[in-house]
Amino acid sequence: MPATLRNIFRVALRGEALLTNPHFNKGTAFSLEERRDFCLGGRLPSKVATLDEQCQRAYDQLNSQESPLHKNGFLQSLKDQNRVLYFALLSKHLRELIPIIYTPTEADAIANYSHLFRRSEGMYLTFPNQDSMEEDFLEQTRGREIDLVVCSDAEAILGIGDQGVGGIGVRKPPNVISSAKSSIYTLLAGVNPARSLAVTLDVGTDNDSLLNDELYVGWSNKRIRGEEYDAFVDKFVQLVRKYHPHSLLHFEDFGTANAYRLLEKYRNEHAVFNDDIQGTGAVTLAAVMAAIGVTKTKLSDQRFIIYGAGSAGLGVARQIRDAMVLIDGFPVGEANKRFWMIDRYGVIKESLGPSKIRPELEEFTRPDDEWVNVQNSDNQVGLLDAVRQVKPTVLIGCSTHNGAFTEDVIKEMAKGTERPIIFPLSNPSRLVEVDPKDANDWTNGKALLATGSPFPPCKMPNGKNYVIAECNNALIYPGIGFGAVVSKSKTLTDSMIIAATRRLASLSPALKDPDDGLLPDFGDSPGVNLEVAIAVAEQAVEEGRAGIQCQKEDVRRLVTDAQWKPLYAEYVYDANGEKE
Ligand SMILES: NC(=O)c1ccc[n+]([C@@H]2O[C@H](COP(=O)([O-])OP(=O)(O)OC[C@H]3O[C@@H](n4cnc5c(N)ncnc54)[C@H](O)[C@@H]3O)[C@@H](O)[C@H]2O)c1
Ligand SMILES: O=C(O)C[C@H](O)C(=O)O
Ligand SMILES: [Mg+2]
Repeated sequence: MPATLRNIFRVALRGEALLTNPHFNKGTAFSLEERRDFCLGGRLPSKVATLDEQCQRAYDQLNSQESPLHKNGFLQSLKDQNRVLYFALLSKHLRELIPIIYTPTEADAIANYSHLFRRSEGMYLTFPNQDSMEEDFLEQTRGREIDLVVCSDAEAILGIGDQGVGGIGVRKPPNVISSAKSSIYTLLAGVNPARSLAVTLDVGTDNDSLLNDELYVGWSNKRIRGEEYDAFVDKFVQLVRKYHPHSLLHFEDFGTANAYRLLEKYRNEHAVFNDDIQGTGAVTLAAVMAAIGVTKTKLSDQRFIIYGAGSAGLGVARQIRDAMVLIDGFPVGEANKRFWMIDRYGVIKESLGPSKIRPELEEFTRPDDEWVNVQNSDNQVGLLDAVRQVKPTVLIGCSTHNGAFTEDVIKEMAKGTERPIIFPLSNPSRLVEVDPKDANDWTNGKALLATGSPFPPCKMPNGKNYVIAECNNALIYPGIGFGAVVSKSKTLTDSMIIAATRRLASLSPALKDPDDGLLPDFGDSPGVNLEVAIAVAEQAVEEGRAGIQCQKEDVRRLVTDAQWKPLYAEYVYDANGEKE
């Protein structure tokens, strides 16, 4: 695909084939020479437009769309026509358009935009077709160098659950979550879109409304689990390793149990990354570090209640715990005791037993004798009782339970700590545990807040605006992935992720002004992710994981030079040139 630094590009497509290939199409921006050499003469109106003019026209058209969902559909169609224009437009209006192509609108696109399937994007690997998996994989990737593979089995899409291949015939194609995450890699970190691959692993769905819909475009079958599932995923992972050994393999929105197992299984043999576990852990740790900078306390001084002990909740707990050990020199056992995890059965405590406590949660399981005075008849301890007893300094929501942080909960928390740190992280916006405006009002502006989806600023009692930091893994995962890709890192280590987190935390606006947002604004996210990528690649070089030969001092230039930018290259016809 055309890239900034390769101004001249040899292309083997002509005429209609060129105009209908989104990687090469420039529409009205083809120069007169190109129109002549590529048989485009009669196919375009006469004026040669600049990319800026095309952006302006596309932006005007976008604004005539009435709702975020319609805008999302318009942008998808632009992406299908002209990738450079799509990314150029997004880059120009980043703050405004990220929520349209990504959280929160993307969730609504998956859930609501049924029956409008138009065009597929990326790769679908379906369980019953596994015998031809290698052939299917090579069909789309032969001759291509792939840096990044984003895959999902769509069992736990954001907070909206099992979406099969991604909602019924969604207008945004069913690869929606992997392709949205891939687009963010390009937009915010500079991954070349022609070198990334979005994959849906279709192992069926347990969502009855999908199974009962005859227009469902995925494999209409109950989800495959157990050994058959593992063998299918393994077949795919081994193909990635065989044909693209230096790629980063990103797992998105897998069900919790699979998410943890797969990460542990593959993390020592390939550069794999689970965004919901590691990306969320990293961005949340950065936000916590910024918040304790405001309260002038240490990580190990905090008491954490984490509400929702799935992929994200446990990822957050582990990441913060590891930082406590690394930064404050706290023993692991002591650090674990700073966490109270809550899930559907209340506080995770010993007597819940193995049927309700997944093995990964064991290290954070609380003793029963803590709760003798508070548990209810079901042997469960709810959030309000837990807050009353624990007096948490930090409350994090990853539960998908909208409204769980009630006024009572928030006010109770504010009794026990001067500046409650409250992060309702569930996405999309409609699932947030508390509207940050309410949390701000109920604590008289004392709460330090961050959310997973974008929210407008709140009014502080002094009349100032308080910016609600968007604690979404997109502030860090594109940089983590790109750093691993540029350094050709063989694996992605915990220390590389900590390096990313520290770099992000160092960019917090609250470091300069404690009343400012805890994390950088998403409008600044390309610069932020560049810094993150540099930190990750530097760490990879330093600890000998990098597959490239370079000095740490050279990393900044290498990463910057490797960034793909949405600009048109000049085309020269060559029958042996690029076709895809
Ligand atoms: N801000 C971010 O960057 C970010 C990143 C990842 C996930 N998330 C959000 O966090 C939420 C969880 O995602 P996940 O990937 O961990 O999903 P998950 O399915 O792995 O975990 C959700 C957990 O919440 C529990 N839960 C559900 N209802 C509950 C209730 N009423 N009370 C207590 N616990 C309850 C479930 O049992 C499960 O353990 C989603 O809304 C997702 O969008 C946000
Ligand atoms: O997709 C997002 O916005 C963040 C996260 O990966 C999620 O699952 O909610
Ligand atoms: Mg996710």
